[in-house]
Amino acid sequence: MKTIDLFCTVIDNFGDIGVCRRLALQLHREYGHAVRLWVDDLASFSRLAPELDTRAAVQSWQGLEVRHWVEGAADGVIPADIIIEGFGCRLPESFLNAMAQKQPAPVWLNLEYLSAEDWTLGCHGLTSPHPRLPLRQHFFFPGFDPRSGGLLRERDLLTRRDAFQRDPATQRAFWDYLHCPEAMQAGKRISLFAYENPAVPALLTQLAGESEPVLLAVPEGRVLAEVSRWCGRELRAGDHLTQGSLSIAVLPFLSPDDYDRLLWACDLNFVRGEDSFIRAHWAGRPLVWHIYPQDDAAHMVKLEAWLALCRESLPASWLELQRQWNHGAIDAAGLFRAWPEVIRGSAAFCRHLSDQSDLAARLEEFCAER
Ligand SMILES: Cc1cn([C@H]2C[C@H](O)[C@@H](COP(=O)(O)OP(=O)(O)O[C@H]3O[C@@H](C)[C@H](O)[C@@H](O)[C@H]3O)O2)c(=O)[nH]c1=O
Repeated sequence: MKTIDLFCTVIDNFGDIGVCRRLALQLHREYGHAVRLWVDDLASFSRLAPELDTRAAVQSWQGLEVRHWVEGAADGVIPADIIIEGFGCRLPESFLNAMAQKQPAPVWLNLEYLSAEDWTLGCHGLTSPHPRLPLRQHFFFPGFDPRSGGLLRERDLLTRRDAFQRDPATQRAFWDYLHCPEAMQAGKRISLFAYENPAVPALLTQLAGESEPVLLAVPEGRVLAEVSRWCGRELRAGDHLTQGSLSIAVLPFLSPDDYDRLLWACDLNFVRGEDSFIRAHWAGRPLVWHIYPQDDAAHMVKLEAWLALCRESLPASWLELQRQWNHGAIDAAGLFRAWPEVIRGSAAFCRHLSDQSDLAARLEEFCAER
């Protein structure tokens, strides 16, 4: 058992805290480590952990110690054996000084954002000495390749998914719980989680014209404004409406576990950012990725790197659709073209990834070697 300090700043949205929360829980539950999770924005965190007390400076949550990371909060605290800096968030000077005094020195990692770009493989595990203190920071790059830091995947995740996907009664109970009993009658069930996207109207118009009933489940979030505009009324969680073949169900923002179940229950998932993107891979079902937009279109390079990995499993038309979605102009009529190949290829890509060890296992090994 080791002690771990995991630091997270919330930039915007839920990805940073989504990843850090998931990693902290896994390190505690599967490896028995005592994890202290430092978060600067408890309000955002509480969207993924509603039982959290957003005013508490220190609290116990799901076996973790959660600390509100405000200025001075880490002063005088003895650093843990392993320090994980989430996504280059900067540690306070006082804490760095305390790390330098600790014997033996803590293993200090910078957990980077996920990317399938080749250069990340060369940088994974590299070390950078601190300019002033006797400390060395290691760069840990998540990724899709055995040479990378891997992808977050809980040990029992795929077993739970298989049990869910094999059992229609469990799925029916889940849709009932979401107040969407109509989902079980739909020919296709789709979830939509995305940033604002001008391609949304074309998608919805296409789905409304499908020859079989389609259920679109939209958890509350940034894409809802465009869905509302298309529907001609302001939508909120709990709203249901039908246009042509398309039934739209607006869901509340779900708990992370329920969101996993939604991904498992759908035939197609529109996802975004980093964490939901990876969770959709583990669903083993087709996904469309809305990548987090960056300045100078740097995200398009990341998108292409991921598409290059999928090339062997998925048809070119499906990969092209991902580009279109990210450019805000989708040829929606082509959505279900080559659908059987897309289904098969998505399952195969998931199997290929799940043959590899997961991120927490690689992190554990990485720290043990140091
Ligand atoms: C829709 C939904 C999502 N979620 C979770 C899944 C994920 O953990 C989280 C969403 O995170 P992401 O999918 O990563 O998308 P995001 O857009 O919220 O986060 C982004 O934040 C930026 C700052 C990062 O740079 C991006 O890489 C990205 O991570 O919300 C739920 O728990 N319930 C829900 O109903």
